[in-house]
Amino acid sequence: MRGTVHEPVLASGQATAVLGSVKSATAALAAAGVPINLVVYYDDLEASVYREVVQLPVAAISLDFCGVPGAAHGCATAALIDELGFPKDKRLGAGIIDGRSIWRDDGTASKLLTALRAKLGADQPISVQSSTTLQHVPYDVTPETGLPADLVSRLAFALQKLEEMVTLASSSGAEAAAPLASFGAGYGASESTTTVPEAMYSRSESYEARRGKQPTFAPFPTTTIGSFPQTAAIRRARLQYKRGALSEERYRERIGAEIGYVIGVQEALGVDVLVHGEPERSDMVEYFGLKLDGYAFTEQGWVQSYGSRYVRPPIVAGDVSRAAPMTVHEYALAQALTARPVKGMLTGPVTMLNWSFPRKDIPRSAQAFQIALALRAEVADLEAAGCAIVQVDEPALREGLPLKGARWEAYLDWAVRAFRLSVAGAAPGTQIVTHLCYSSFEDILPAIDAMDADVLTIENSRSDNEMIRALASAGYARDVGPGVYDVHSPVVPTVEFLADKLRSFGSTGILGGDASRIWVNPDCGLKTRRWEEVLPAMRNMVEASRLVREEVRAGKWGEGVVVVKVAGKAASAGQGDQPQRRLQRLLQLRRLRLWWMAT
Ligand SMILES: CN1c2c(nc(N)[nH]c2=O)NC[C@@H]1CNc1ccc(C(=O)N[C@@H](CCC(=O)N[C@@H](CCC(=O)N[C@@H](CCC(=O)O)C(=O)O)C(=O)O)C(=O)O)cc1
Ligand SMILES: N[C@@H](CCS)C(=O)O
Repeated sequence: MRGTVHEPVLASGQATAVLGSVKSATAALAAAGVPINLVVYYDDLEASVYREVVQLPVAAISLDFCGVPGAAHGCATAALIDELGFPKDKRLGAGIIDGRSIWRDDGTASKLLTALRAKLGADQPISVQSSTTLQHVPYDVTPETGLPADLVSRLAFALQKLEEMVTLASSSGAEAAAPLASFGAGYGASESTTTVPEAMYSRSESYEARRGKQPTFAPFPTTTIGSFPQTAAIRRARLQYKRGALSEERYRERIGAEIGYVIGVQEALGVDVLVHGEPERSDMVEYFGLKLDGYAFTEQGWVQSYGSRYVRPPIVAGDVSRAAPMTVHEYALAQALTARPVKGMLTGPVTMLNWSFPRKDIPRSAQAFQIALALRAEVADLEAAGCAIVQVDEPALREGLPLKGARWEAYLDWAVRAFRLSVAGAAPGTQIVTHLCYSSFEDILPAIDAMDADVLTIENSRSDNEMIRALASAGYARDVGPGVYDVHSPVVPTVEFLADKLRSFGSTGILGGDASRIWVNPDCGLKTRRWEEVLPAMRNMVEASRLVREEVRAGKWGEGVVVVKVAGKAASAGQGDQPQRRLQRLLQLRRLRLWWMAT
């Protein structure tokens, strides 16, 4: 029997805290006679950790030689081996084929292999392998007939990477290490737009000065994070459109009808700041990639995301720029249907990059700045179309942090600058909202503040207000929108539950209890739910906001205690049956819409 033990934690800043456990675990396995391949990836090892790791009682050690695609770090493994050597009694798993990039090896792998063989000697057992698991890249590039041939020739998905490994492993010595294909010429050859004047990273007025010029609302204003259910009918219409079975005109009509429905729903529920619902977006990243020059798309390049979901990350294949407005049509359509403000809805530059396949030939920061400049133009066009509130989502900002804490500062520096570059051109009166989720953020609060957004909406419902408390203790002084219910669950939250949630914000001390600056919204991801769940949940959310708003007006909120217990229905006198009637009307409206979509 033999075993493989994956310990990417050894490449993180926490290695010393776990080394003791890794030592005892590998010793126990060795005592049981199990030869172990210890696999470490996602970054290189610190020298002190490397010295310990090579002494572990394992048969093989597999290391990442590639680092993070497009990042200047993570590739020090070859230098470590060069300096400190590698034990003769162990096999080296040489992760020289980049498991996270979709690009064909440009000759680097064969050079590394040649250098390793020269350094360690012909009798050193070496396995040629990918630097990480191959789950990060799509399966096969062969079906991608829609991509330009010169791009395809530079791509390597999982199957092609296996071929590269076999080719490299079967080559003997330096003479057989022929480069495979170059990334340099054509795609991604140009220098990027990194020389942006410093003034473009800052709004023209400070947060304090511009706040008074922005829209204001009653206590606990209600909104959502952007998407509404992506129904089977919407996806079917998009598929028909893609296959040519539905004309562009008809497809646009259907998307328009969906936007109309979404606006009608929010109006009927009494939401304060509306969204158009994002029905035209298959995905928040893919959609913008499709609209931007410099991006390319696969037909079949699906990768797993967060365990049970699938996404098709677009490919940054050249310099990114905006060919035409990307969201203004849908925004204007929605805004024309209502007197209430509709939020412009954009995916931020850092998330665009972190959820795309980036180039390897220029730094990630440069790619993010290019995307930011494209988004900046979009913000200006939204403003010109009358949009007063623009949300720029950055759910992947935290996720992109390097494993090692020592690398955080450099990453956050360009990430925050990219975000600021995308929004800083907005007029002082335009309210910039950002949305962060899928993580805890306590450890990057200064960076969040430095983003200089006017409103921060943040995933909160599953964390028992931890994030709100952290923001309050840090003296965070901008408007916040903590998610009030978990959209990942089909459970419809009751008015009572939601009202208690709002009341509980009082005890956190956030914004000194100024409820007009605390937004009421669900966590993100309504696109993954069904209307049957969303309608009653939203109705209850708006009702809870009204209820606690009244308590605030009566001076009962902010005392840090649960003020009123609501039994069953909403407690506002004389209005108890209204929400029920509204819901019935909405369900009727929905039946009508389904009939329309089906015809
Ligand atoms: C927020 N998250 C996201 C991440 N990355 C992104 N790029 N985008 C994100 O939103 N990373 C972290 C999280 C992960 N969370 C999610 C949540 C939900 C989804 C999701 O809904 N995925 C869908 C697929 C979405 C999609 O693009 N669908 C297409 C159509 C799909 C398709 O190709 N269909 C076939 C035929 C289908 C048929 O009916 O016959 C075809 O075209 O041939 C669309 O809407 O047009 C999923 O199903 O998992 C993802 C990440
Ligand atoms: N606007 C997006 C944000 C996802 S993090 C949505 O609501 O789905």
